[in-house]
Amino acid sequence: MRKPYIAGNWKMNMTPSEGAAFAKNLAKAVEGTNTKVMVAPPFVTIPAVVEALKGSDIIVAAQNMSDNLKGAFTGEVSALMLKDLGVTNVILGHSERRALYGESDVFINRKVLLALSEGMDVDLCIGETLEEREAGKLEEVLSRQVSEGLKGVSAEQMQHITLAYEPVWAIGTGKTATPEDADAAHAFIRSLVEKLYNKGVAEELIIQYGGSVKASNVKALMSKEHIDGALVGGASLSVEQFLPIVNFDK
Ligand SMILES: O=C(CO)COP(=O)(O)O
Repeated sequence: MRKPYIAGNWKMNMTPSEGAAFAKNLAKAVEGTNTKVMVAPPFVTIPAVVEALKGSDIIVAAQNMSDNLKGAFTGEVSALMLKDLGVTNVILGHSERRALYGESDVFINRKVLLALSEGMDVDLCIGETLEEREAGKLEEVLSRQVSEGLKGVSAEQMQHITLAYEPVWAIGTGKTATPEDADAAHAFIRSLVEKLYNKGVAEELIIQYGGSVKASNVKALMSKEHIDGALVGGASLSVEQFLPIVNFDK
């Protein structure tokens, strides 16, 4: 049985004081939920959010991390620093990192392996651009991103991996994949994982959908067999919008 997993990726929004106030309200609002909830603040906002969420089950993730643990890497933040703050999870391979900062599958894979070896859980993002979808390359792109992103990850380590399918054309555009299209992509991703690992690993894997998820479409998405959660951007920035997504089953 896969436990629903709703995550909020704040991207470059929320100062430390805004994040702390928001987190306190969110913690109160989601108390008692059966859904796993995660928030991913910007690096500098993490300490205030960790503090505000003491005593809550909400997980705090980073939106990215370095592919090195320490040293001369100006501007980077390492897993050691994140763990010291109480961060247990990290989002890797977000399409904005891929498209705007040139992160490749090989580079992302290095970070995935490092995070796992540091005992962190990873939310690995994959998804095709509109051009790739229109050129009939959906399966080719997903196959590459999954097999390269997970290269060297053992079946046992797969318990610490969540995949987030985020079609690039649906992110921040208001265009959501239809529940049927998203479910078909998720089913394909699960079949890839079964081929790379085994049926047990594939059946237990949580696959989130991301791309313009909101209160009005979350129920239909979550009703699909292979959609186990959501990675939410814009609608995770206010409790009024995020709470009904977390409470999709109420
Ligand atoms: O990129 C996303 C989450 O990581 C999705 O963003 P939006 O929900 O704003 O489309």
